[in-house]
Amino acid sequence: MSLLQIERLGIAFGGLRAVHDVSFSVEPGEIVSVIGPNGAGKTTLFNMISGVYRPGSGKVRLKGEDVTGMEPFRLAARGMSRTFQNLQIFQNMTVLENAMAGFHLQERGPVLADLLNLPSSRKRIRMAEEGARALLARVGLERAADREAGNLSYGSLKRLEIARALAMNPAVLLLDEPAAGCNAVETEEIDHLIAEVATSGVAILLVEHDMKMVMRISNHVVVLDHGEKIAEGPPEAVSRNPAVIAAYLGTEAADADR
Ligand SMILES: Nc1ncnc2c1ncn2[C@@H]1O[C@H](COP(=O)(O)OP(=O)(O)OP(=O)(O)O)[C@@H](O)[C@H]1O
Repeated sequence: MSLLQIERLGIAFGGLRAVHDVSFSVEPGEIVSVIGPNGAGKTTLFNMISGVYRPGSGKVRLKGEDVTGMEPFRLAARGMSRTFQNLQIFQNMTVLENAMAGFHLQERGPVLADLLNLPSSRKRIRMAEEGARALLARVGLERAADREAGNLSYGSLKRLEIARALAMNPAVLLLDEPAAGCNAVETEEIDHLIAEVATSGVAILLVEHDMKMVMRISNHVVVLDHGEKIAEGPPEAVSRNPAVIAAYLGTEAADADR
């Protein structure tokens, strides 16, 4: 049994088969990347796995349990967290408060206790703060804890988002373009962070356009084109695969024609 198992997943929008019959699996500590030309179906696949879209067909299994179409917060409680391509950071809050928000998502807390500032609530807040500070240290942001998140560099914001997703102590972490918009140094920092998280046993599934990053950090690559899986395997093998080369060259040729 795999930790995350994607079985024949598919969805259509109107007549368009955005994703069709895609299967693969992710094991603990493994980094699996989904790549493919623009419009290949990567984001749609991600949204089905993370419960944003309900699949038209197929199954998503997490630790053997059927979680197909389950809402994101229920998935998070079962061990699957995700980040978003467009950062979902509260810009006016501090870095620490943003990280703490990840812990508050974890518990559907007794709101009344919080309103009345009961000792139980103060204890939960203290524990969330301790946990958040530990996570900030893990992602290299401990010294930025009291800064307003809106003032952080883009690379730091990306790491903050990963920290917040880690607050749920996930078994599987889904990263949507973790290096998008980052410069080379920031990308390298994110590389290291992702590798460290995987080493701790978390299964990582990512969608990323930065091919160099994908080739550097992935154990396994899944290639989509026109919604279908056209190849999968270790990075070097995939990069030499004629069908993959043709899919990418096809896109370049289409771009050149425009
Ligand atoms: N909500 C939607 N309604 C209708 N069509 C959609 C919707 N979401 C995606 N599509 C279509 O499904 C196909 C796959 O899109 P998707 O965004 O998943 O591709 P992608 O591989 O993530 O692309 P990119 O690399 O450009 O982000 C595209 O043809 C897209 O236009």
